[in-house]
Amino acid sequence: MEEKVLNTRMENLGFTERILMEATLHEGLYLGRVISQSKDLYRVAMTDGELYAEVSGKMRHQAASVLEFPVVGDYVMVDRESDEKGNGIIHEILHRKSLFVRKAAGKTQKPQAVGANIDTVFLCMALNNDYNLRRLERYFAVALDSGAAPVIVLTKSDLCGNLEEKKMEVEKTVLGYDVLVTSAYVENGHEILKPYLSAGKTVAFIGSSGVGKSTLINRLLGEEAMETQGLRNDDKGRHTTTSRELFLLPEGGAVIDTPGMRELGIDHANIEESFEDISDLALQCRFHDCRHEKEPGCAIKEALEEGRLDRARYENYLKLKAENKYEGLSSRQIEDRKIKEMFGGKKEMKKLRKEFKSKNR
Ligand SMILES: Nc1nc2c(ncn2[C@@H]2O[C@H](COP(=O)(O)OP(=O)(O)OP(=O)(O)O)[C@@H](O)[C@H]2O)c(=O)[nH]1
Ligand SMILES: [Zn+2]
Repeated sequence: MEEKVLNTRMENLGFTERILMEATLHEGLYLGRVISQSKDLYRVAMTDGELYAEVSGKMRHQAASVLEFPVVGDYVMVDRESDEKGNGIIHEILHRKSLFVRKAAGKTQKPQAVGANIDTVFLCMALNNDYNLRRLERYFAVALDSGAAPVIVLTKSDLCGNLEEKKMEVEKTVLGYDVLVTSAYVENGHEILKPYLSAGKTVAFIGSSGVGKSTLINRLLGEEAMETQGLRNDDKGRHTTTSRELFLLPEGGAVIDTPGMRELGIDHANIEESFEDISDLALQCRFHDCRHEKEPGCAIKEALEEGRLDRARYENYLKLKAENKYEGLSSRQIEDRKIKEMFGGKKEMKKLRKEFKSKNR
């Protein structure tokens, strides 16, 4: 009986055979999974409980980028002999199956990893005024680039009159990927997500604020689990996520819900892949360097004219491509870059300033 419980927890944490195998390469260390992070301190779930841990000095010094530090969802190898502060020490991050990266808010604008080893990412969009195919295309591109499989979840179907029409539009936008429709006001509306949730699998929810992600997650967790899994009831009577960001579901599987997952930037999106129809068309243009403007034999122009390619979709594609040129830059830096493109760089500016000064002496 004991052993069964242990196995279920291991499975639930996603300790699959592949992970266990890789873990054996690090003798003397214990396998764990990062379930939350605050600054330099990681909360790690082990087979027999949880502990707090910091990264080893070696990892800290050798990391060439922030992406080489642990992130929620990572499998890590931990030395349980605590350091002087009573924390374990993370020595290794096991090979990541997938990694979500977003551009950070704030001054540095360094990329920031928000979740690792996610199998399925639920791209949530509400069927009321949140509904926006162009935004969905963005999320879809980010998801594809992470290595996780995107599944579109259209929420609040109770607020939508032309459900079939919208569902079909979405299906056309994400050709070949699953599109689910749900509502919190339909009994067991969350059941439709269950096929993607099973022991050893990890899912994440992405989507604008207010589309109903928390509602869905809470339904999946169930009332009982909610109280024991780091969700507290604050004085407003609302369930609020505290430090924990990876939840184990009572029926198996794990859910990652981090603030960072909520508003992913587009910078690492695989635009060509999510607009495969457009890339395919471009291959049929007469000139291989066709700019799809006035060139004869342009397959894209033709498709637009014949209505085979949706103009709004094409325009969004162009917009995303243009944004990608400024990948990872803050809006301030983008402005600077644009100015530089128009007026030249620092040297030119200096020269201009000098000329201006000498003229106005
Ligand atoms: N009509 C309707 N309202 C819903 C549905 N699901 C959630 N809501 C409501 O929408 C509001 C926002 O839901 P949340 O689950 O907090 O949304 P969220 O996506 O988690 O939002 P953030 O936490 O801000 O990212 C709440 O008032 C919910 O009661 C639904 O299927 N239909
Ligand atoms: Zn062309």
